[in-house]
Parts: sequence; C-alpha cells; structure tokens
Amino acid sequence: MLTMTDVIREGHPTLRKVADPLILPLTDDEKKLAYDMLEFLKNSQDAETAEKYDLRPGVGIAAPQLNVSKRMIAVHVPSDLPDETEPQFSDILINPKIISHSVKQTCLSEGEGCLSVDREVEGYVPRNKRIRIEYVDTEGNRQSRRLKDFPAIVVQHEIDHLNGIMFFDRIDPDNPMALPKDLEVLGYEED
Ligand SMILES: COc1ccccc1NC(=O)N[C@H](C(=O)N(CC(=O)NO)CC1CCCC1)C(C)(C)C
Ligand SMILES: [Zn+2]
Repeated sequence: MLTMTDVIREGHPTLRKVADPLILPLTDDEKKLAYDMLEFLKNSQDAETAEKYDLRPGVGIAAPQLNVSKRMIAVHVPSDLPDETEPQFSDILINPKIISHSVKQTCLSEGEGCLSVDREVEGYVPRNKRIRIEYVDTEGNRQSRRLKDFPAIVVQHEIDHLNGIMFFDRIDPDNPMALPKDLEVLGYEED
C-alpha cells in the first residue's frame, strides 16, 4: 500500500514536469498504480488506517506525486452530508481534460494545501466554479462529467499537477487575499 513516504515533496523536479499521456490499454503496472492511488485516498479517510500509517486526509492525488510523470489522477471526495456514506465523486481519471468551464470562479475560504507541500501557504486559489471534464477510466471507457464546487476544485488541483503547476502558483503574490471579481468563496454560505 502507498504511504506518505511514497509522496514526493516540493522541490522534487518531477512536480514541475508536464506529465506524459498514457497509452491504452494500461500496462499491469499502470493499472496497479491507479488502484493503489485510489486505495491510498480511501485509507487516508479511514480513521484507524490513517492513524496507523500517519496518512494525511487525502481527497485527490496525481501520479507525478508518486514520481510517475504520467497523466493519471485519483479522486475520492467524501459527501459533505453527515449521514451520507457515498462519496460525492470517486474515480481514477486517465488523460483527463477540462473541456469547458464556467466564467464564474470559486476558491476555498481556507485556501489550499497539498500532499506534496509540508508548509502552510496563505492565500486564495481562484479556480473555475464549474467544469466539464473528459477522461478514460481504467477499463478504457471514455467518461464525461460535469463537476462544480469542491469536487471541481479537487480535479483542477490534480490536473494542475499533471502540468507541473502547484496551487501556490495561482495565489496573487501582491495580494494573496485578493478576491477576483466574479469569484464566489466556497465555505461561507451566501445568505
Ligand atoms: C478527507 O479529507 C477532506 C475532507 C473534506 C475536505 C477536505 C479534505 N482533505 C483535503 O483537503 N486534503 C488535502 C488534499 O488531499 N489535497 C489533495 C492534494 O494535495 N493533491 O495533490 C489538497 C486539496 C486542496 C484543494 C483540493 C485538494 C490535504 C493536502 C490537506 C491532505
Ligand atoms: Zn497537490
């Protein structure tokens, strides 16, 4: 199973590379990595396993973070409803592409972090509020999804990793707490 020791950290050159598209069908190794990535996220969200292996509570991870410069991400976003056990969005996305997106932007009120970044970085990370993505799943089937808000933020954060972009690259250095117009901060319900 993957643990935090398998995750490369800020400063490792692979995090700044543009990852290569995967050729289908996936090799057995690529398929194993895909499943390991999704299992890592599920493990990290299981209190006992997370504590036992000291895992940070992950909602998404990209292959480059495991030093594999290939266009593959895993996402496992829990539901924000208390009694709901089904995740909001959970899948392995091969060669994901943002096909279109809303003009409207959003950001997390508490900013972002990263499994590959061992420090707090202040500031809003503006992202598209709604996105339409296309990707191939591990069975080789093309998938198309429309996502918004937190699941959309997670997928955009992970696709950035496939292009060598870190979340703090998107924070305005002159005014980290600047809120671009047309941006709705996520986390505070608009009354
Ligand atoms: C179960 O955990 C949660 C439940 C509800 C809300 C949030 C979370 N967890 C997270 O946001 N987790 C972050 C995360 O996995 N990432 C992914 C990452 O680093 N990928 O490379 C960072 C997030 C910042 C915005 C989107 C993803 C870390 C960096 C804090 C571990
Ligand atoms: Zn990250």
